[in-house]
Amino acid sequence: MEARARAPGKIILAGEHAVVHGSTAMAAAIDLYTYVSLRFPTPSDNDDTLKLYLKDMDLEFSWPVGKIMEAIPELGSFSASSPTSCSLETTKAIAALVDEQNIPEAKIGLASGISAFLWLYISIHGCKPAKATVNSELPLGSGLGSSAAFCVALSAALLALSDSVKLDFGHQGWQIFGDSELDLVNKWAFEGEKIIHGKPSGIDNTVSTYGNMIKFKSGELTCIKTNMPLKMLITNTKVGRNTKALVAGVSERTARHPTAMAAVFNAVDSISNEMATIIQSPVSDDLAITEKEEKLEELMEMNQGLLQCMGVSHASIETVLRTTLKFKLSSKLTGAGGGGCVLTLLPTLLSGTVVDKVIADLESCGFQCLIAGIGGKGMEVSFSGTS
Ligand SMILES: Nc1ncnc2c1ncn2[C@@H]1O[C@H](COP(=O)(O)OP(=O)(O)OP(=O)(O)O)[C@@H](O)[C@H]1O
Ligand SMILES: C[C@@](O)(CCO)CC(=O)[O-]
Ligand SMILES: [Mg+2]
Repeated sequence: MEARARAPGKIILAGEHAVVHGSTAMAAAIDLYTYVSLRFPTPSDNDDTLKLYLKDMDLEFSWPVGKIMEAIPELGSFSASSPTSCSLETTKAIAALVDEQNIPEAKIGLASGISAFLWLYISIHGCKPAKATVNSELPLGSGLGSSAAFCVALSAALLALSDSVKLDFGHQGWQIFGDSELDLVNKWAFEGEKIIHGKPSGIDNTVSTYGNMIKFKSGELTCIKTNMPLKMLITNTKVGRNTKALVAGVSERTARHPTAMAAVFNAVDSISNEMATIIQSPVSDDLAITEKEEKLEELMEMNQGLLQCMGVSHASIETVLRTTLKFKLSSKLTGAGGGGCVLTLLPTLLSGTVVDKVIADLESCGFQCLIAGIGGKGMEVSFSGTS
Protein backbone atom coordinates (compact mmCIF):
# COMPACT_ATOMS: atom_id res chain seq x y z
CA MET A 1 0.00 0.00 0.00
CA GLU A 2 1.12 3.54 -0.74
CA ALA A 3 0.22 6.57 1.40
CA ARG A 4 0.18 9.93 -0.32
CA ALA A 5 -0.02 13.19 1.60
CA ARG A 6 -0.24 16.76 0.44
CA ALA A 7 0.30 19.97 2.38
CA PRO A 8 -0.18 23.57 1.23
CA GLY A 9 2.22 26.49 1.15
CA LYS A 10 1.28 29.79 2.77
CA ILE A 11 1.47 33.53 2.62
CA ILE A 12 2.14 35.68 5.66
CA LEU A 13 -0.16 38.71 5.59
CA ALA A 14 1.59 40.38 8.53
CA GLY A 15 4.10 39.62 11.26
CA GLU A 16 6.90 37.49 9.77
CA HIS A 17 10.14 37.54 11.82
CA ALA A 18 8.44 39.45 14.66
CA VAL A 19 6.45 36.24 15.29
CA VAL A 20 9.73 34.46 16.12
CA HIS A 21 10.13 37.04 18.92
CA GLY A 22 6.62 36.60 20.34
CA SER A 23 4.54 39.03 18.22
CA THR A 24 1.22 38.17 16.57
CA ALA A 25 1.28 37.22 12.87
CA MET A 26 -1.42 36.48 10.28
CA ALA A 27 -1.03 33.72 7.70
CA ALA A 28 -3.19 31.91 5.15
CA ALA A 29 -2.79 28.61 3.31
CA ILE A 30 -2.51 28.86 -0.50
CA ASP A 31 -3.68 26.32 -3.05
CA LEU A 32 -0.20 25.18 -4.08
CA TYR A 33 0.93 21.91 -2.53
CA THR A 34 3.88 19.68 -1.75
CA TYR A 35 3.15 15.97 -2.21
CA VAL A 36 4.91 13.08 -0.47
CA SER A 37 4.17 9.43 -1.19
CA LEU A 38 5.53 6.60 0.90
CA ARG A 39 5.75 2.88 0.17
CA PHE A 40 7.40 -0.04 1.97
CA PRO A 41 8.97 -2.70 -0.28
CA THR A 42 7.45 -6.19 -0.31
CA PRO A 43 9.76 -9.13 0.62
CA SER A 44 9.97 -10.05 -3.09
CA ASP A 45 11.44 -6.61 -3.87
CA ASN A 46 14.47 -7.72 -1.87
CA ASP A 47 15.31 -4.10 -1.11
CA ASP A 48 16.95 -3.05 2.15
CA THR A 49 17.46 0.63 1.46
CA LEU A 50 15.74 3.82 2.53
CA LYS A 51 15.23 6.02 -0.53
CA LEU A 52 14.23 9.63 -1.01
CA TYR A 53 13.32 10.56 -4.57
CA LEU A 54 12.94 14.29 -5.36
CA LYS A 55 10.93 14.01 -8.53
CA ASP A 56 11.05 17.66 -9.69
CA MET A 57 14.85 17.59 -9.70
CA ASP A 58 15.14 13.92 -10.63
CA LEU A 59 17.47 13.36 -7.67
CA GLU A 60 17.48 10.14 -5.66
CA PHE A 61 19.21 9.64 -2.31
CA SER A 62 19.53 6.22 -0.76
CA TRP A 63 20.94 4.63 2.40
CA PRO A 64 21.28 0.91 3.23
CA VAL A 65 19.26 0.46 6.43
CA GLY A 66 22.22 -1.33 8.04
CA LYS A 67 24.27 1.84 7.62
CA ILE A 68 21.57 3.95 9.30
CA MET A 69 21.45 1.46 12.17
CA GLU A 70 25.21 1.75 12.68
CA ALA A 71 25.24 5.55 12.37
CA ILE A 72 22.38 6.46 14.74
CA PRO A 73 23.20 5.30 18.25
CA GLU A 74 19.87 6.41 19.73
CA LEU A 75 17.80 4.45 17.19
CA GLY A 76 15.09 2.44 18.95
CA SER A 77 14.54 5.04 21.65
CA PHE A 78 12.17 7.17 19.52
CA SER A 79 8.39 6.99 19.55
CA ALA A 80 6.08 8.08 16.70
CA SER A 81 3.49 9.30 19.19
CA SER A 82 5.85 11.62 21.13
CA PRO A 83 7.63 14.15 18.92
CA THR A 84 11.11 14.96 20.20
CA SER A 85 13.91 17.25 19.10
CA CYS A 86 16.94 15.85 17.33
CA SER A 87 19.87 15.63 19.77
CA LEU A 88 23.26 17.12 18.90
CA GLU A 89 24.75 13.63 18.56
CA THR A 90 22.03 12.48 16.13
CA THR A 91 22.22 15.80 14.22
CA LYS A 92 25.91 15.09 13.60
CA ALA A 93 25.26 11.48 12.58
CA ILE A 94 22.52 12.58 10.16
CA ALA A 95 24.77 15.30 8.70
CA ALA A 96 27.38 12.60 7.95
CA LEU A 97 24.75 10.39 6.26
CA VAL A 98 23.65 13.36 4.13
CA ASP A 99 27.24 14.33 3.32
CA GLU A 100 27.93 10.92 1.82
CA GLN A 101 25.21 11.50 -0.78
CA ASN A 102 27.35 13.97 -2.76
CA ILE A 103 24.56 16.48 -3.36
CA PRO A 104 25.33 18.58 -6.46
CA GLU A 105 26.92 21.91 -5.36
CA ALA A 106 24.15 23.95 -7.02
CA LYS A 107 21.56 22.07 -4.93
CA ILE A 108 23.38 22.16 -1.59
CA GLY A 109 20.40 23.94 0.03
CA LEU A 110 18.62 20.59 -0.13
CA ALA A 111 20.94 19.19 2.57
CA SER A 112 18.78 20.59 5.39
CA GLY A 113 15.60 19.19 3.82
CA ILE A 114 17.23 15.76 3.43
CA SER A 115 18.39 15.89 7.07
CA ALA A 116 14.82 16.71 8.15
CA PHE A 117 13.61 13.73 6.08
CA LEU A 118 16.06 11.35 7.80
CA TRP A 119 15.18 12.63 11.27
CA LEU A 120 11.41 12.35 10.73
CA TYR A 121 11.72 8.96 9.04
CA ILE A 122 13.87 7.27 11.68
CA SER A 123 11.86 8.82 14.52
CA ILE A 124 8.57 7.46 13.18
CA HIS A 125 9.62 4.22 11.42
CA GLY A 126 13.07 3.33 12.80
CA CYS A 127 15.22 1.80 10.10
CA LYS A 128 12.71 -0.01 7.95
CA PRO A 129 13.36 0.06 4.17
CA ALA A 130 11.04 2.40 2.25
CA LYS A 131 10.81 4.78 -0.67
CA ALA A 132 9.51 8.32 -0.29
CA THR A 133 8.80 10.38 -3.40
CA VAL A 134 8.41 14.15 -3.22
CA ASN A 135 7.13 16.70 -5.70
CA SER A 136 5.99 20.26 -5.19
CA GLU A 137 4.05 23.06 -6.87
CA LEU A 138 5.84 25.56 -4.61
CA PRO A 139 9.05 27.40 -5.49
CA LEU A 140 11.70 26.30 -2.97
CA GLY A 141 13.26 28.92 -0.69
CA SER A 142 10.99 31.76 -1.86
CA GLY A 143 8.89 32.65 1.19
CA LEU A 144 5.85 30.52 0.36
CA GLY A 145 6.56 27.98 3.09
CA SER A 146 8.08 25.20 0.97
CA SER A 147 10.05 23.87 3.96
CA ALA A 148 6.95 23.64 6.16
CA ALA A 149 4.81 22.08 3.39
CA PHE A 150 7.58 19.49 2.90
CA CYS A 151 7.77 18.70 6.65
CA VAL A 152 3.98 18.54 7.05
CA ALA A 153 3.39 16.32 4.00
CA LEU A 154 6.28 14.09 5.05
CA SER A 155 5.08 13.76 8.66
CA ALA A 156 1.55 13.04 7.44
CA ALA A 157 2.65 10.31 5.00
CA LEU A 158 4.91 8.73 7.64
CA LEU A 159 2.22 8.78 10.33
CA ALA A 160 -0.45 7.51 7.89
CA LEU A 161 1.50 4.24 7.61
CA SER A 162 2.31 4.03 11.33
CA ASP A 163 0.30 2.57 14.21
CA SER A 164 -0.13 6.06 15.68
CA VAL A 165 -3.12 7.06 13.56
CA LYS A 166 -6.37 5.29 12.70
CA LEU A 167 -7.53 5.88 9.13
CA ASP A 168 -9.97 4.45 6.62
CA PHE A 169 -7.61 2.77 4.13
CA GLY A 170 -10.56 1.86 1.86
CA HIS A 171 -11.65 5.51 1.46
CA GLN A 172 -11.24 6.80 -2.09
CA GLY A 173 -9.60 10.21 -2.57
CA TRP A 174 -8.24 12.73 -0.09
CA GLN A 175 -9.19 12.45 3.58
CA ILE A 176 -8.25 14.51 6.61
CA PHE A 177 -6.89 13.35 9.95
CA GLY A 178 -8.81 13.72 13.21
CA ASP A 179 -7.85 16.59 15.52
CA SER A 180 -5.36 14.68 17.68
CA GLU A 181 -3.64 13.20 14.60
CA LEU A 182 -3.42 16.67 13.02
CA ASP A 183 -1.78 17.90 16.23
CA LEU A 184 0.73 15.05 16.01
CA VAL A 185 1.56 15.87 12.36
CA ASN A 186 1.99 19.53 13.30
CA LYS A 187 4.36 18.69 16.16
CA TRP A 188 6.54 16.41 14.04
CA ALA A 189 6.58 18.94 11.19
CA PHE A 190 7.76 21.58 13.69
CA GLU A 191 10.68 19.29 14.61
CA GLY A 192 11.52 19.03 10.89
CA GLU A 193 11.28 22.82 10.50
CA LYS A 194 13.73 23.21 13.41
CA ILE A 195 16.30 21.26 11.39
CA ILE A 196 15.72 23.46 8.30
CA HIS A 197 15.16 26.87 9.97
CA GLY A 198 17.08 26.70 13.23
CA LYS A 199 14.54 28.73 15.22
CA PRO A 200 11.09 28.58 13.61
CA SER A 201 8.06 30.18 15.27
CA GLY A 202 5.86 27.28 14.09
CA ILE A 203 3.48 29.50 12.09
CA ASP A 204 4.36 27.93 8.71
CA ASN A 205 3.87 24.29 9.75
CA THR A 206 0.71 25.23 11.68
CA VAL A 207 -1.04 26.94 8.75
CA SER A 208 0.11 24.16 6.39
CA THR A 209 -1.33 21.49 8.72
CA TYR A 210 -4.69 23.11 9.54
CA GLY A 211 -5.20 25.32 6.45
CA ASN A 212 -7.53 28.37 6.56
CA MET A 213 -6.43 31.83 7.63
CA ILE A 214 -4.90 32.00 11.10
CA LYS A 215 -3.69 34.45 13.68
CA PHE A 216 -0.65 33.01 15.49
CA LYS A 217 1.22 34.09 18.62
CA SER A 218 3.67 32.13 20.80
CA GLY A 219 2.58 28.75 19.43
CA GLU A 220 -1.16 29.44 19.79
CA LEU A 221 -3.41 29.69 16.75
CA THR A 222 -6.80 31.33 16.29
CA CYS A 223 -8.78 30.51 13.16
CA ILE A 224 -9.91 33.67 11.32
CA LYS A 225 -13.38 33.60 9.79
CA THR A 226 -14.03 36.18 7.09
CA ASN A 227 -16.49 37.00 4.33
CA MET A 228 -14.15 39.57 2.83
CA PRO A 229 -12.94 38.63 -0.66
CA LEU A 230 -9.15 39.01 -0.35
CA LYS A 231 -7.15 38.85 -3.57
CA MET A 232 -3.36 38.95 -3.46
CA LEU A 233 -0.89 39.04 -6.31
CA ILE A 234 2.24 37.05 -5.46
CA THR A 235 5.44 38.16 -7.18
CA ASN A 236 8.44 35.89 -7.02
CA THR A 237 11.60 37.98 -7.40
CA LYS A 238 13.44 34.68 -8.02
CA VAL A 239 16.23 35.95 -5.77
CA GLY A 240 17.26 32.91 -3.74
CA ARG A 241 17.64 33.16 0.02
CA ASN A 242 17.57 31.01 3.07
CA THR A 243 15.16 31.47 5.95
CA LYS A 244 17.61 30.15 8.57
CA ALA A 245 20.19 32.87 7.78
CA LEU A 246 17.57 35.66 7.68
CA VAL A 247 16.02 34.60 11.01
CA ALA A 248 19.51 34.47 12.56
CA GLY A 249 20.27 37.96 11.15
CA VAL A 250 17.19 39.44 12.86
CA SER A 251 18.17 37.78 16.16
CA GLU A 252 21.66 39.28 15.89
CA ARG A 253 20.21 42.76 15.26
CA THR A 254 17.91 42.24 18.26
CA ALA A 255 20.89 41.35 20.46
CA ARG A 256 22.64 44.57 19.32
CA HIS A 257 19.59 46.87 19.76
CA PRO A 258 17.22 45.14 22.19
CA THR A 259 15.10 48.17 23.13
CA ALA A 260 14.65 49.51 19.60
CA MET A 261 13.84 46.06 18.24
CA ALA A 262 11.34 45.39 21.04
CA ALA A 263 9.50 48.55 19.90
CA VAL A 264 9.55 47.30 16.29
CA PHE A 265 8.16 43.89 17.32
CA ASN A 266 5.52 45.58 19.45
CA ALA A 267 4.40 47.73 16.48
CA VAL A 268 4.17 44.60 14.31
CA ASP A 269 2.02 42.92 16.96
CA SER A 270 -0.45 45.84 16.79
CA ILE A 271 -0.47 45.76 12.97
CA SER A 272 -1.29 42.01 12.89
CA ASN A 273 -4.06 42.40 15.47
CA GLU A 274 -5.59 45.36 13.65
CA MET A 275 -5.42 43.44 10.38
CA ALA A 276 -7.21 40.46 11.97
CA THR A 277 -9.97 42.74 13.32
CA ILE A 278 -10.52 44.33 9.89
CA ILE A 279 -10.55 41.01 8.04
CA GLN A 280 -12.96 39.43 10.53
CA SER A 281 -15.51 42.21 10.74
CA PRO A 282 -18.54 41.59 8.47
CA VAL A 283 -18.72 43.42 5.14
CA SER A 284 -22.01 44.87 3.93
CA ASP A 285 -21.32 46.63 0.60
CA ASP A 286 -18.65 47.74 -1.90
CA LEU A 287 -18.01 50.97 0.01
CA ALA A 288 -17.30 49.04 3.21
CA ILE A 289 -14.96 46.69 1.31
CA THR A 290 -13.06 49.60 -0.24
CA GLU A 291 -12.60 51.26 3.17
CA LYS A 292 -11.28 48.02 4.63
CA GLU A 293 -8.97 47.44 1.69
CA GLU A 294 -7.49 50.92 2.13
CA LYS A 295 -6.79 50.21 5.79
CA LEU A 296 -5.22 46.85 4.94
CA GLU A 297 -3.02 48.51 2.30
CA GLU A 298 -1.79 51.03 4.85
CA LEU A 299 -1.05 48.28 7.37
CA MET A 300 0.86 46.29 4.73
CA GLU A 301 2.99 49.36 3.95
CA MET A 302 3.66 49.92 7.66
CA ASN A 303 4.63 46.27 8.12
CA GLN A 304 6.99 46.46 5.12
CA GLY A 305 8.67 49.54 6.67
CA LEU A 306 9.25 47.60 9.89
CA LEU A 307 10.61 44.61 7.95
CA GLN A 308 13.10 47.04 6.41
CA CYS A 309 14.03 48.06 9.99
CA MET A 310 14.68 44.39 10.71
CA GLY A 311 17.08 44.26 7.74
CA VAL A 312 15.22 41.64 5.69
CA SER A 313 14.19 43.63 2.61
CA HIS A 314 16.21 43.45 -0.63
CA ALA A 315 16.79 45.53 -3.77
CA SER A 316 14.55 43.15 -5.76
CA ILE A 317 11.74 43.60 -3.20
CA GLU A 318 12.13 47.40 -3.41
CA THR A 319 11.79 47.15 -7.22
CA VAL A 320 8.47 45.30 -6.80
CA LEU A 321 7.27 47.94 -4.29
CA ARG A 322 8.15 50.80 -6.68
CA THR A 323 6.54 49.06 -9.66
CA THR A 324 3.23 48.35 -7.90
CA LEU A 325 3.16 51.85 -6.36
CA LYS A 326 3.06 53.30 -9.91
CA PHE A 327 -0.42 51.69 -10.06
CA LYS A 328 -1.27 52.94 -6.50
CA LEU A 329 -1.05 49.37 -5.21
CA SER A 330 0.48 48.44 -1.85
CA SER A 331 2.90 45.57 -1.33
CA LYS A 332 4.98 43.89 1.33
CA LEU A 333 7.43 41.00 1.37
CA THR A 334 6.04 37.68 2.56
CA GLY A 335 7.91 34.95 4.42
CA ALA A 336 11.52 35.49 5.37
CA GLY A 337 12.34 38.18 2.76
CA GLY A 338 15.88 38.80 1.48
CA GLY A 339 14.44 38.22 -2.04
CA GLY A 340 11.74 35.59 -2.44
CA CYS A 341 8.09 36.62 -2.78
CA VAL A 342 6.17 39.89 -2.41
CA LEU A 343 2.40 40.29 -1.82
CA THR A 344 0.34 42.99 -3.49
CA LEU A 345 -3.27 43.58 -2.47
CA LEU A 346 -5.55 43.63 -5.52
CA PRO A 347 -8.63 45.66 -4.51
CA THR A 348 -12.00 44.19 -5.50
CA LEU A 349 -12.86 47.12 -7.80
CA LEU A 350 -9.50 47.09 -9.60
CA SER A 351 -10.02 46.45 -13.32
CA GLY A 352 -8.61 43.36 -15.00
CA THR A 353 -6.76 45.62 -17.46
CA VAL A 354 -4.79 47.25 -14.62
CA VAL A 355 -3.97 43.85 -13.12
CA ASP A 356 -2.68 42.72 -16.54
CA LYS A 357 -0.52 45.88 -16.83
CA VAL A 358 1.01 45.46 -13.34
CA ILE A 359 1.81 41.83 -14.09
CA ALA A 360 3.35 42.75 -17.47
CA ASP A 361 5.50 45.45 -15.80
CA LEU A 362 6.67 43.08 -13.06
CA GLU A 363 7.39 40.27 -15.50
CA SER A 364 9.41 42.66 -17.70
CA CYS A 365 11.76 43.01 -14.67
CA GLY A 366 12.30 39.24 -14.78
CA PHE A 367 9.89 38.48 -11.91
CA GLN A 368 7.21 35.78 -11.95
CA CYS A 369 3.61 36.57 -10.91
CA LEU A 370 0.81 34.34 -9.71
CA ILE A 371 -2.57 34.71 -8.08
CA ALA A 372 -3.23 31.84 -5.67
CA GLY A 373 -6.44 30.97 -3.85
CA ILE A 374 -5.96 31.79 -0.15
CA GLY A 375 -7.35 30.44 3.11
CA GLY A 376 -8.07 26.95 1.77
CA LYS A 377 -7.36 23.38 2.84
CA GLY A 378 -4.67 22.06 5.14
CA MET A 379 -2.94 18.71 4.88
CA GLU A 380 -4.74 15.63 3.52
CA VAL A 381 -3.87 11.99 2.84
CA SER A 382 -4.95 9.31 0.38
CA PHE A 383 -4.14 5.63 -0.08
CA SER A 384 -3.64 3.41 -3.09
CA GLY A 385 -2.95 -0.31 -3.57
CA THR A 386 -3.76 -3.11 -1.14
CA SER A 387 -2.26 -3.61 2.31
N1 LIG B 1 10.00 19.75 -2.03
C1 LIG B 1 11.13 19.76 -1.32
N2 LIG B 1 12.01 18.77 -1.41
C2 LIG B 1 13.16 18.77 -0.68
N3 LIG B 1 13.52 19.76 0.16
C3 LIG B 1 12.66 20.78 0.30
C4 LIG B 1 11.43 20.84 -0.44
N4 LIG B 1 10.81 21.98 -0.09
C5 LIG B 1 11.62 22.61 0.78
N5 LIG B 1 12.72 21.90 1.03
C6 LIG B 1 13.83 22.28 1.94
O1 LIG B 1 13.54 23.55 2.49
C7 LIG B 1 14.51 24.54 2.07
C8 LIG B 1 13.84 25.88 1.83
O2 LIG B 1 13.35 26.33 3.07
P1 LIG B 1 13.31 27.84 3.49
O3 LIG B 1 12.64 27.86 4.79
O4 LIG B 1 14.64 28.47 3.36
O5 LIG B 1 12.35 28.53 2.38
P2 LIG B 1 10.76 28.51 2.28
O6 LIG B 1 10.21 27.59 3.30
O7 LIG B 1 10.40 28.25 0.87
O8 LIG B 1 10.38 30.03 2.63
P3 LIG B 1 9.79 30.64 4.03
O9 LIG B 1 10.40 29.84 5.13
O10 LIG B 1 10.28 32.05 4.02
O11 LIG B 1 8.33 30.53 3.88
C9 LIG B 1 15.12 23.94 0.80
O12 LIG B 1 16.41 24.46 0.54
C10 LIG B 1 15.14 22.45 1.16
O13 LIG B 1 16.22 22.14 2.01
C1 LIG C 1 10.54 34.47 8.94
C2 LIG C 1 9.45 33.63 9.60
O1 LIG C 1 8.78 34.46 10.56
C3 LIG C 1 8.40 33.17 8.61
C4 LIG C 1 8.92 32.38 7.46
O2 LIG C 1 7.82 32.04 6.64
C5 LIG C 1 10.12 32.47 10.32
C6 LIG C 1 9.21 31.77 11.30
O3 LIG C 1 8.22 32.32 11.76
O4 LIG C 1 9.53 30.61 11.63
MG1 LIG D 1 10.63 27.82 5.35
